[in-house]
Amino acid sequence: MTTSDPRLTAVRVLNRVLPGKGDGESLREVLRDFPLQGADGGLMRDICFGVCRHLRPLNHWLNQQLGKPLKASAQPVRLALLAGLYELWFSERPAHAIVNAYPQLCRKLKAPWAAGLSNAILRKASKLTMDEAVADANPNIQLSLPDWLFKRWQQDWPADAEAMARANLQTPPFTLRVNRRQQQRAGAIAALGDGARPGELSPWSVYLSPARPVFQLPGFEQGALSVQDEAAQLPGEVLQCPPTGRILDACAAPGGKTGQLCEKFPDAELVALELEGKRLTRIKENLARLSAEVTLLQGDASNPSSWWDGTPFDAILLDAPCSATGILRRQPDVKWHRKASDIHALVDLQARMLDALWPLLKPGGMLVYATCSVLRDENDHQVSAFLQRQPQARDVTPRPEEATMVSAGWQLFPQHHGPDGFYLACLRKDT
Ligand SMILES: C[S@@+](CC[C@H](N)C(=O)[O-])C[C@H]1O[C@@H](n2cnc3c(N)ncnc32)[C@H](O)[C@@H]1O
Repeated sequence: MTTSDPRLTAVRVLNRVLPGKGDGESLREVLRDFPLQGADGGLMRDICFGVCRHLRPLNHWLNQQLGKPLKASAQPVRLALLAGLYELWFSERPAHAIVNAYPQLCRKLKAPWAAGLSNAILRKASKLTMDEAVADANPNIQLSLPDWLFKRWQQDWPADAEAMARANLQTPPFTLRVNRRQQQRAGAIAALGDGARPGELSPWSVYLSPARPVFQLPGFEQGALSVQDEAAQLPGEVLQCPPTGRILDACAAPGGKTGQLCEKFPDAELVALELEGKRLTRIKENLARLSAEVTLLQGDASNPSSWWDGTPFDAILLDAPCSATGILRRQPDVKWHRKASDIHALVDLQARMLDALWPLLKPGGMLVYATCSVLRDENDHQVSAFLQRQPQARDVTPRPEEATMVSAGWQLFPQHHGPDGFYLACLRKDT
């Protein structure tokens, strides 16, 4: 049943993303089923992202208040209480309006028994800040991270782990890519007006604050602008290929980087590969706006014999499936869906993809390996091991002076400069 009540919708979304039992669905995917527009849509999405982002401290304080745990069947009530806490502690909406809204929401959830509970808990919370509420909790709780992940960050980046965790509690910037086929960046910034500024790392990036709905962006429908984080623009920017060369985008959906490659190499032959048929459709939808021509293939990048026609590539972009630990501020539900045991399987898949795709690259060609991860096993450790296995491969990654030194490639962090946490390495094949 659909509703236009933003708080009720938020609870319905969260109940699929954070169910009491079993695996949750992706927040991004579930939101597609609830296309609430305008201010109501904004409130609903703010609650969904906010609860996922701050889940651990919200849960911690709520559990302390509940005399006995809520039954599993009362998960929607729990989510409503978490939503109320999030609104009180993080939104600028008046506290009395928030406190009054949730007993009514409990009734709409067919849980009138929870109206008094909601009133009591939110009234108490309205007299605190979240920092006060969880002042004596351990750092993993305060920073809203699973124990295993914060431990890994501390092992990988002892000096940066806490700053990285804090950065992931922030709302991410809204970043655009200017279509160089249609306009210069300065012109796009002028057309966007107040709140638009250039990024420092990608020459076609523009930060826009506050964010705007895409249909309000000048030229969006005609493909003049695309939404893409600045770090995610870098693999396409550093990839080198002769103008009429053959390029493989090996893990292409939803097609953000495919579109960028079309803009950068309009005369090249571009092949976009994706494992999942449903996600291949997303690439088609996204490329239609850019009027881009690309050969789309469904197949497994780690098994080229099932889809490769035998013609080698001048350049390969491998934007590998990864833990997504660099983009938790954009996809905060990933913190709760990802498990420590997933990482080993991802590292193994990435290594198999690198080994399988390398023979498809012409001598002198370039393979760019990229992830939106901040875990070293997926990134510089992965590439260093590959360089050991492949004596014909050279690390030719450009690194700005201020880049963090790693054993291979270039690691970006969400707490630096504005872009997401990201990794890339440019690998040249000896002639
Ligand atoms: C990080 S995303 C790619 C994002 C994309 N490059 C962009 O910029 O929009 C990784 C993609 O790899 C796909 N994938 C996962 N395993 C794959 C495989 N074995 N072969 C090809 N694609 C795969 C996933 O379905 C996902 O769409």
